[in-house]
Amino acid sequence: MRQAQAERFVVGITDHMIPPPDLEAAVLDGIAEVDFLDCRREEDLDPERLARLDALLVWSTRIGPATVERLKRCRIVVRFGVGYDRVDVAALEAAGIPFCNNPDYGTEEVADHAVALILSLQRRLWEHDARARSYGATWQANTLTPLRRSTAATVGVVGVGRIGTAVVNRLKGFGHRILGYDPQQPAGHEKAVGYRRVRRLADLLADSDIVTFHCPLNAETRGLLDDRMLAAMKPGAILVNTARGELFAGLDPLERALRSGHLAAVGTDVLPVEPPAPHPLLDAWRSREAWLAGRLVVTPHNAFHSDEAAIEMRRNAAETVRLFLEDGTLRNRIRD
Ligand SMILES: NC(=O)c1ccc[n+]([C@@H]2O[C@H](COP(=O)([O-])OP(=O)(O)OC[C@H]3O[C@@H](n4cnc5c(N)ncnc54)[C@H](O)[C@@H]3O)[C@@H](O)[C@H]2O)c1
Ligand SMILES: O=C(O)[C@H](O)COP(=O)(O)O
Repeated sequence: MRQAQAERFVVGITDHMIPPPDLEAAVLDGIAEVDFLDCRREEDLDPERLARLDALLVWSTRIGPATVERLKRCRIVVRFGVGYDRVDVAALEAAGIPFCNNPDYGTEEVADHAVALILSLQRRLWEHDARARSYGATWQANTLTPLRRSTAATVGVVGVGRIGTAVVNRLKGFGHRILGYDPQQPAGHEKAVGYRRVRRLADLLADSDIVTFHCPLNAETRGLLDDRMLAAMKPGAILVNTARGELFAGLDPLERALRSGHLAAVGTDVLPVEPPAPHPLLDAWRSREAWLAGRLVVTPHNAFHSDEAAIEMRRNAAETVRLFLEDGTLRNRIRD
């Protein structure tokens, strides 16, 4: 009986940050077999293999209407990550397939990463490391550029959800004045978490020395950071983005804001195109052009990563599938 049940379901995994998918297979053991599709490009997904899946776990592969149509018997799609901007949730809904994300695996890691970017740019660690490397008689004098005390800085948090809240909790210890903009959080959230609520994003931008982004990428936030928004930021401000690269309206506005000196520095874990396409800003960063020295820090979309978070991510996502296949429980469902 047990064996018969074991062969009942087939769970596909599009691709993976850490193959082989043995952890997922262990979580699903006794209920489903795992079919590792090992495919990052949506157009390369094999229609025949898609057609026999009862459930699909997704990492980086885009899931658009053509794929949804090929999920002939699939009953649930689950994303390993938090952000689901590459999944067409509306198309899944129209096909009657529920979609769930995985919100509780790397919150602390991303918050640490954002705060690490904030502190390193505020203390100009990268710039001073470069200067100190060329030490001579003026070794310390070289690094005595003006720095502002943390307690003097106002930090604006855009999106005060799980990660934004974890960032606020960390920043409180540094004595910053903290502003938050999140139109979807209920009244009183600011009091419970400990930030000052701002009703208009423009007001937060105008009043913050440091702005850190933790909102999802959606129709409202795509391309949010254009020339106009960047101009609305305080002159000499620091911008940090650990959310999504497509919040930037491309890299041109960012380059203009950095070249003009309007923005002091940018720290980002995400880029509009990943892996990055050639761009003059990234060329200047890679070749360490003097005007940009220490003012642009880029990490390769690894803010979420720790060994612990990777295991949680994989286990939680597979458990979401298991729960559903076992008794129809839907956890972390996202609706369009
Ligand atoms: N770099 C990484 O490794 C990494 C890892 C995990 C998540 N992320 C990104 O971080 C985002 C946030 O993650 P989370 O776990 O905090 O999600 P969350 O859903 O808990 O919080 C997002 C918050 O943003 C708010 N929001 C929605 N639209 C907004 C808008 N237009 N302006 C301001 N706020 C808005 C929501 O109300 C919510 O409170 C994810 O959507 C994902 O894109 C990145
Ligand atoms: O949203 C997330 O959980 C992380 O950013 C990792 O997912 P990604 O593949 O969408 O970047």
